[in-house]
Amino acid sequence: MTTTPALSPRAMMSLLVNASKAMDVLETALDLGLLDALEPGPVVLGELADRFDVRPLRLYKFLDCLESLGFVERKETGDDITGASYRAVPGLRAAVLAVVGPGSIERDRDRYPWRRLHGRLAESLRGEVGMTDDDFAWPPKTDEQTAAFERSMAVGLGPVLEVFGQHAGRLWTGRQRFLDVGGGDGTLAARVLADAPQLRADVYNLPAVAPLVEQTRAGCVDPGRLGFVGGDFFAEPLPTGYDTIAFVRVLHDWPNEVSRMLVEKAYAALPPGGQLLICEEFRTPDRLAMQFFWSYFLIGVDTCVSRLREVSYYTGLLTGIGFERIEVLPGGWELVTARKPAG
Ligand SMILES: C[S@@+](CC[C@H](N)C(=O)[O-])C[C@H]1O[C@@H](n2cnc3c(N)ncnc32)[C@H](O)[C@@H]1O
Repeated sequence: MTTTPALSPRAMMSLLVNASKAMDVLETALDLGLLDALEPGPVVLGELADRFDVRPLRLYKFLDCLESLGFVERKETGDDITGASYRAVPGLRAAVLAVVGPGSIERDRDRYPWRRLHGRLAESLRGEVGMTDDDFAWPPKTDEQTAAFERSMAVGLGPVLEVFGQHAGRLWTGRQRFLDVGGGDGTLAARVLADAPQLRADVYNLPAVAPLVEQTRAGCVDPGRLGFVGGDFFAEPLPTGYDTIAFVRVLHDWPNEVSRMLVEKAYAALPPGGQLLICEEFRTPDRLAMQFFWSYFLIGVDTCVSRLREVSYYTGLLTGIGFERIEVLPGGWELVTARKPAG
């Protein structure tokens, strides 16, 4: 299937201003079952109209909406529109379901008070308007904020769980103790334990997060192997005794000098031959699009950087600090692995 060429700015603006209508089309296509029919395609319009008991000419216009979004490809060989054939781009149904169905990241993000900035972005850019600590504090200040934020993070952990699972064999063979720095509510650590029966994992996080990790322990495959170490990575060195340390969606929250400081602390804490793992959404057009909510919302938050970096930034940083055997493992999100020299 050919990929749709990038739209002109004018055409893109027309789609954006009609975004809520586009969502209406997509949700309807999902609910009717049209996406199930279109994705394996090609399927001709007359047959679709019969199958879904809709009027062909109306369906033609409906499918034009999907085509304008780049979501279906159409072949029309003659004047009879009922002979036009359609096929949806691969993954469309799953993508629509991910956004409008249960567990939607977008719906979770919509709970944040982004409306405080809406229509007032110019003032926000000048620093006259922004989130108060009650709206959104970074790092979270109250127990409620902590719980809400960590829950939000766990909702978007899918690509991380996937890439850690995909490479479990090579990550954990011969490893005994894993420290997940800024490891949220422990969802990743718990998942890793399911893949590595010999491993013990600790989440290192601000003390306020302890009760959330405790809840995760309860549902963990082997609660005895999941622990929590309360601490503040600004105030102290990272704890020692772990042969693997991970930063997952932690470094991108901070400016370069802070992320360097954290990676240096990990280097100091690891034993010779120890393994460092970095996973976050390294910058690509797709991931920047997925990050749109945070890019917008965090305009009003000075304490959080939210910086999608290219993977080459991290490979360069790791080399500079002295790590070796730096690899970028493939996945929905890539996983960077590196070793502290054994000698
Ligand atoms: C963006 S979240 C990522 C959570 C988790 N790794 C994930 O990907 O779902 C950043 C994490 O860093 C933790 N954190 C922030 N400041 C910290 C600090 N000073 N010391 C330790 N952890 C901190 C937060 O509590 C949070 O769990």
